[in-house]
Amino acid sequence: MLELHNVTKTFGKHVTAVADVSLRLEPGVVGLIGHNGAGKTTLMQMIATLTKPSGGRILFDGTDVVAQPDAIRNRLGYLPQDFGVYRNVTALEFMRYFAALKGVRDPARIRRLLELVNLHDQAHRMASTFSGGMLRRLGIAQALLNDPDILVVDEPTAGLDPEERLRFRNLLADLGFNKLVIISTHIVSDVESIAGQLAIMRSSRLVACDTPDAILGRARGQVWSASVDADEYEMLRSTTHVLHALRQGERVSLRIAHPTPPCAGAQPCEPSLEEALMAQRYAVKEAA
Ligand SMILES: Nc1ncnc2c1ncn2[C@@H]1O[C@H](COP(=O)(O)OP(=O)(O)OP(=O)(O)O)[C@@H](O)[C@H]1O
Repeated sequence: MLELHNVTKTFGKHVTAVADVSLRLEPGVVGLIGHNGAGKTTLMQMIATLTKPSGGRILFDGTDVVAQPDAIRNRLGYLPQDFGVYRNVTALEFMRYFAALKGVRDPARIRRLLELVNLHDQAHRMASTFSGGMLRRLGIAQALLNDPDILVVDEPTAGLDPEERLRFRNLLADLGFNKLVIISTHIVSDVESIAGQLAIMRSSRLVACDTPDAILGRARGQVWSASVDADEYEMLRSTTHVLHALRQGERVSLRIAHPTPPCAGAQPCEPSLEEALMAQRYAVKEAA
């Protein structure tokens, strides 16, 4: 459905924001994970045709979207990181405004979308009184007006409280049943329970694209738990990659990424997705 072939984006002579990224994505939820500055926003902006690649090709259902941006624009919804709502309007007025801009004439669609994002009871409330989570949900409703096949959402849960985060995550998971939903985040837990595929970016490059299970599978046998005293902890800190340390009286309970048992008594343990990604990162660094 969406194919990226060797996509690169440079800014000036010295900044390569995205380097040689190739990806093939089908409907479902895709988590685009990477630290700040890894290149996620730039990649999403190229998919949304807001900026052109410096090299490579992006194909949507076989059509080159750089040459023919309308091929994807009509079928794409985009919620940028810094999405702002005109706050002196009600939710309904806001939706009507964007419906008019997008040529959507069916008032029932606006009502259905406000229901979908659970804002129908707030339709006549001023957007200026909305919480961060409500604004993000209004943003999604707006992005869905044209019934897109691809929904691109940049850092959707930034600034949301845990309950809003969960509600927003569930909404995106539901949308992923019949659309391609690409969610960028630097918080693994935002996508680990809903993404069928994870694309991992590091320093402008795509370093992995796989199912969460495959990523976890590769990290098995690389993550260890151990309980050590303070001296041993100091030693392990300098010789291994400590993922987590919890002081418990005189002892320190550790989780460590290491290819072999890092100390006497270390037990292999089931990695979390975040630990699996960290273990992979350290393994790559050490191989380099
Ligand atoms: N218009 C621009 N001009 C110059 N450099 C840019 C521009 N846009 C992005 N960059 C640089 O490209 C790199 C990737 O930025 P990008 O915003 O795509 O990363 P990101 O993974 O989305 O990070 P964040 O989560 O912080 O937004 C960064 O080094 C950034 O400073």
